[in-house]
Amino acid sequence: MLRISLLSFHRYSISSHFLNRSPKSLARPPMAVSVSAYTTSSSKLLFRQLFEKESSTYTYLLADVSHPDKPALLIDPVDKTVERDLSLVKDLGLKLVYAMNTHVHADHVTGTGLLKSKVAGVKSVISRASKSKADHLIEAGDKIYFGDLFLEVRATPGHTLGCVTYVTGDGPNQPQPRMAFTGDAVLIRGCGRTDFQGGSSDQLYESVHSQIFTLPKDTLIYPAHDYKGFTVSTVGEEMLYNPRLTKDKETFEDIMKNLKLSYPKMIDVAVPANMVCGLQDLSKSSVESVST
Ligand SMILES: N[C@@H](CCC(=O)N[C@@H](CSS)C(=O)NCC(=O)O)C(=O)O
Ligand SMILES: [Fe+2]
Repeated sequence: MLRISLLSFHRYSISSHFLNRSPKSLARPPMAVSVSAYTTSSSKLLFRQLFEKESSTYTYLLADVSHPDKPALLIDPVDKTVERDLSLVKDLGLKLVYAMNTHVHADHVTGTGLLKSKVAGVKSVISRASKSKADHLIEAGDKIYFGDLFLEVRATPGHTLGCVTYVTGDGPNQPQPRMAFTGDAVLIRGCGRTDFQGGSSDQLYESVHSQIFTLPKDTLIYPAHDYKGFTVSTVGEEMLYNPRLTKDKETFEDIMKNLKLSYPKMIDVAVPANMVCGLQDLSKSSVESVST
């Protein structure tokens, strides 16, 4: 069950709308109500796509710049580019509140731990299903608020067991078209491999078709990697042109079995580090909340 009590004195919140979870978390939580004191009728998303070239990883910066605090979050930060990302956050006058991962990466060390050590108050976020340590362990249906904007969590396992896709909110003052941060579930004209970390091509196919390809066709797709020079796609475009995911499931599974990709160079270092936020020796006291 998602614990929200530790967030009670923060203005940024994660809530759940699942009926089988704590009634306290059914609605937008109390601290989110306190945010409404600052609510404007036109929340404005600031968005930046950043690239780390050694691992071909995209990091995304999002902020609500209509909010007086300009609360911001980073999705899939890389340890090597933390200084660049923080300098951008500073230049833009943002307050970084969340450092989030779509999954336990195998090809690079996440920047979440470093960000936590450099900026007071930053909370790390990853899925509970990843079995990793972080301040907030999120599940399908959770909403991650930053100011008046939010990301909705969709479970998209298959590349790894704990993969999630973060989708911008649907509702008044939320950005249109919607944006889906798919991690390695959907890459532009491709998808994440399924040959390690609890990967399953059957599960990936189901995840993409039920959780991503059901979004409005103009939803923008922002993946965690690109190896071909692409930056953005849409749900409609991938439903038409993705050379793997447009096939039937059997053909897809066959394609995935025969990718013949080499093992990621960093995997033996990256996975153990990423299971603890990118900090190998993360002390117990620096983990505020590891819900079970
Ligand atoms: N050569 C790189 C690893 C490349 C790789 O395996 N990428 C992953 C995403 S990172 S876990 C992947 O799923 N690729 C799918 C594809 O079709 O390329 C390295 O050594 O790090
Ligand atoms: Fe990955």
